[in-house]
Amino acid sequence: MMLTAIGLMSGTSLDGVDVALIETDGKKVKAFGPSGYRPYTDFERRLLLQALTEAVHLEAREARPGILLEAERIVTTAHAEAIASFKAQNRIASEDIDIVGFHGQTVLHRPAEKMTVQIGDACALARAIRIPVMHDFRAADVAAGGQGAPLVPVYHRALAQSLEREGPIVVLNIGGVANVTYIDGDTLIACDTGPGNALLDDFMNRTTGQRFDTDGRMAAQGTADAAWIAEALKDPFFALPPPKSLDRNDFAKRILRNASPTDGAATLTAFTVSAIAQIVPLLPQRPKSWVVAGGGARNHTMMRMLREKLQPARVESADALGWSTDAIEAQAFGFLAARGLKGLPLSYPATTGVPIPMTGGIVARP
Ligand SMILES: Nc1ncnc2c1ncn2[C@@H]1O[C@H](COP(=O)(O)OP(=O)(O)OP(=O)(O)O)[C@@H](O)[C@H]1O
Ligand SMILES: CC(=O)N[C@H]1[C@@H]2OC[C@@H](O2)[C@@H](O)[C@@H]1O[C@H](C)C(=O)O
Repeated sequence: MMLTAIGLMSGTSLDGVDVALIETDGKKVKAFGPSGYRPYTDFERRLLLQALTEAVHLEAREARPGILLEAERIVTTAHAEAIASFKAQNRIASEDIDIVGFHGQTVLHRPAEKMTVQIGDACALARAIRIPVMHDFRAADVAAGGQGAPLVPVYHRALAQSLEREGPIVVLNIGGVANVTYIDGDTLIACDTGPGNALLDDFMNRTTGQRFDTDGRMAAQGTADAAWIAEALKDPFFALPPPKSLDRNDFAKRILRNASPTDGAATLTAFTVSAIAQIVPLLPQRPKSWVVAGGGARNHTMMRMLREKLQPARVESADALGWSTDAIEAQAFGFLAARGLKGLPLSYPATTGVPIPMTGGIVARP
C-alpha cells in the first residue's frame, strides 16, 4: 500500500528544519512532493549549540536537565511551525498525510555506551499537527548493539535503483557530519566518514561571524595547511572499517589556531574532502560514481576538491540527477517512517553494525 508521508530533519548543522513530502510503499518512491525549510533563529541556534555542550553529561536518554528542556521545547515548536506553514503553502490537510517521520535533534551520540539522544516531543507534535508521528528511529538499532547511524542508506538504495550510472555507486551526504552509502548490486555498506561542514561552520562563525562559507568562496582564496590535515588524519577513526558513526562534536577539539579566514576555510574544506577519500580503500571496490547531497554540495570549492581527490570517478551533485540536495534527508525520514509502519528494516549489519536487520521507530498518535 502506498503511503503519503512527511519527513522532518533537523541535522547536525543546526541550521533549521527540513520538511519534505514523499509517496512511497517503503520500498519504492512513487512520487516526490514539495519540500520546505524552517530556519532556526540565531537565538535558537545558540541555545541548541549550548544544549549539545550540556548533553555531554547526560546519563539517561530520557533526562532533560538544565537547558535541554528548553531546547526540546524549541525543537518541538520549530517542527510544528515547519509543518503548519508547509501545509498552508501547499494546501495540504492533516487527513491527507498518513504519517510524519520526526527525527528530532541529536544532542548526543555515543553508540558504544548505547546512548543516542534526539530531543523533540513527538506526542506534543502529534497533538499540534493532528497527524501520527513516528520518532526515535535510532533507539532500537543502538539498543541492539548497532551504531544507530547512518539511517538514510535504505533511502539512498531506493533512489539508486533507477539511476543510470556505472557502479559501484556512492551517495555522499555532507551535512554537519559526512556519511556515505556504497551500493553495488545487492551490497549496501554505510558509515560516517568524518567531519562534514560543522568544523568549517564553527571556524567561519568564530573568525568572520558568518554562518558558513557561502559557495566555498573563502576557501577558494586560501591555501590548505597540508601538515595540519596530515596530523588530523592520524585520528584512529579514519582507519576503522565501516560501519562507524560520529557525534557532531567528535572532531570539535581540532581547533585551527592562528589561521586567516581564507587559509583556515581552505584547510577545513580540504580536511573534510580528505577524510571522505579515506573511506575508498576500506570499501570492497573503488566507486565509479559519486552522488553528493547535503549542504556541502553547494560549496563549489568542496565539490572541486572532491572531483580532484576522487578522480577518475564521476562526481555529481544530487540536484544534477533530479534528486534534491536539500530535501533528501527529510524525504529519507518520510521513507523511513513508511518502512517503520510496515515493519521493514531501517538498518542492516553492514550499514550500522546491528547484528540482524532491524526495524525501528515509535508512533505517537494525536
Ligand atoms: N551555498 C552554500 N555554500 C556553502 N555551504 C553551504 C551552502 N548552503 C549550505 N551550506 C552548508 O551546508 C550546511 C547545511 O547542510 P545540511 O542541511 O545538509 O545539514 P544537516 O541537515 O544539518 O545535515 P546532517 O544531518 O547530514 O548533518 C550549512 O551549515 C553549510 O555549512
Ligand atoms: C546521530 C546522528 O544524528 N547522526 C547523523 C549525523 O548527520 C550526518 C551523519 O551524522 C549521519 O550519521 C546521521 O544523519 C543521517 C541523516 C542518517 O542517519 O543517515
